[in-house]
Amino acid sequence: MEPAPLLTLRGMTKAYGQVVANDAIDLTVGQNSIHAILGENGAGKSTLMKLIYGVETPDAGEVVWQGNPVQLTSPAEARRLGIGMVFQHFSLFETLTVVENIALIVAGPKAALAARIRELGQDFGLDVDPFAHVHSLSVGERQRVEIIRCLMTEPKLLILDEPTSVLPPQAVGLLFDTLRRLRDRGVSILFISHKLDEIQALCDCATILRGGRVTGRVDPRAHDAHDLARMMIGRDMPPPMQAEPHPVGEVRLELAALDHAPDDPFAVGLSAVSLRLHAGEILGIAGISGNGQAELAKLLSGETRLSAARCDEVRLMGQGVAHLDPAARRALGFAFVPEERLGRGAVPEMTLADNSLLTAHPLGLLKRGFIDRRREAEFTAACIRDFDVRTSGPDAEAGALSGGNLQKFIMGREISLRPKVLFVAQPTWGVDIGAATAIRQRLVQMRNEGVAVLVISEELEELFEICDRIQVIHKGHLSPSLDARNTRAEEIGRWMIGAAGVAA
Ligand SMILES: Nc1ncnc2c1ncn2[C@@H]1O[C@H](COP(=O)(O)OP(=O)(O)OP(=O)(O)O)[C@@H](O)[C@H]1O
Repeated sequence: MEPAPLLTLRGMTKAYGQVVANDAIDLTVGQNSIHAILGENGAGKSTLMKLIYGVETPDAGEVVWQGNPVQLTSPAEARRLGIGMVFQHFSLFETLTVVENIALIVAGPKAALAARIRELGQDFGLDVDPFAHVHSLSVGERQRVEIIRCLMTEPKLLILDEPTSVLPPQAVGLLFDTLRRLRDRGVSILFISHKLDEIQALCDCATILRGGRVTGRVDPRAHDAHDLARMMIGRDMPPPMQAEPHPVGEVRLELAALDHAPDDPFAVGLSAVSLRLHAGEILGIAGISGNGQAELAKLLSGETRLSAARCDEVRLMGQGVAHLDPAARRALGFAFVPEERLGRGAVPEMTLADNSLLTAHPLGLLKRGFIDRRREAEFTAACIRDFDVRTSGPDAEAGALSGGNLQKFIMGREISLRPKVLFVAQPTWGVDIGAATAIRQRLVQMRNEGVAVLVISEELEELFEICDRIQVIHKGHLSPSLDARNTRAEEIGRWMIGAAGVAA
């Protein structure tokens, strides 16, 4: 006799106001299976996972767990049954250490927990210091903590919402080994990803969602990425646009032998970081997360400031700005998209319109100190339209958007500022393939129009697609500039792990 499926959902339905995020969804997850949930931004993937993990309650539908009808009324109940989830937006307390965060949901003395964290880290390639403070960790490292925390509750079903979007290529391989090992030990996995090649490499089953409904159930190994993309977005994919060689203009951003020792003992110091970014080019910063990207981003944005005496270590438009705050840098024509979209890129409790105001107010959204609501709404509506943000409109709260749609909105807002220098960290993190292609094309278009674009990304393919030059950050050092068209991925990979500089 076939073993009963681990989990069966029938007719799961969940609406938020007018939006039916999940519309009568049926889903069966087998034992020892890695099951992909595919769909474009806003298709309803995260909502479905929240229903399974008991974060949200369905309006209708039944859940059968290991042959028994159950009600998933809370995450604690889901965990008790053996369901664990790693969120797309992390749920760690920043002021606590890794082990303190884990102690919040896993019982036991701290020393034992720390030992277990190290052990799981080694077993599954999820290295992290149990005593590091979470605020000092990169997004990639935080994700490792979330996965370890989940594994410590010994789940039978592990839900991973876009787990690879923040991992460097080497770590993706390790994570997949981890997941296969878990499957072989009897854990099934629900895996949300926008990366079709990953789904084909890892998953034995895929359920495709569009507009809150199931539009297909396939074995992803039997279809090519093109097929899957069509099922997902309902049309053919546009081809990627290569950045053709292009004349560059004056230097717009310059870092001159920048040294920085952060106060935080867990943050990565930068040493002798130099780069020059010209008008009309895209420079990419590659590297494994946690090698100084976060510190570099803060020094660029003005969140970290240096003394006036050191102002020339960061130069924008020919002017020393290392001592200036973010607003003063923006006033010179600098715009940026931080890697953390909730909290840094947008305020979740505020409407999209008010989030526009945060950085776009110089575009005439204020009149004599008062908000010009009409222009604010127009600007926001234009971002929504031009960047294909799926939302009810400018009055929607930022926190109610799906992850990818919020990212599209923030990208759109910053691009609409028509900056002279645009700095973007992880431009397509969590964005579906159709929209990711559109965002990359937009960046190339800006470069062609003479904007100086700096991109930090952990996705090498993305950097190769759009960049003119690439520099690699490793342990706070930046490699020399490498020509993206004449450098092989392996060479970048050697710089990423610190093995290239020696020979050079
Ligand atoms: N708390 C909420 N309040 C209002 N609407 C919501 C809420 N959560 C989700 N939605 C809406 O439900 C729909 C489905 O969102 P969901 O986050 O499930 O999509 P997704 O497939 O996970 O997208 P992404 O790939 O961008 O993460 C979207 O239209 C979204 O705006």
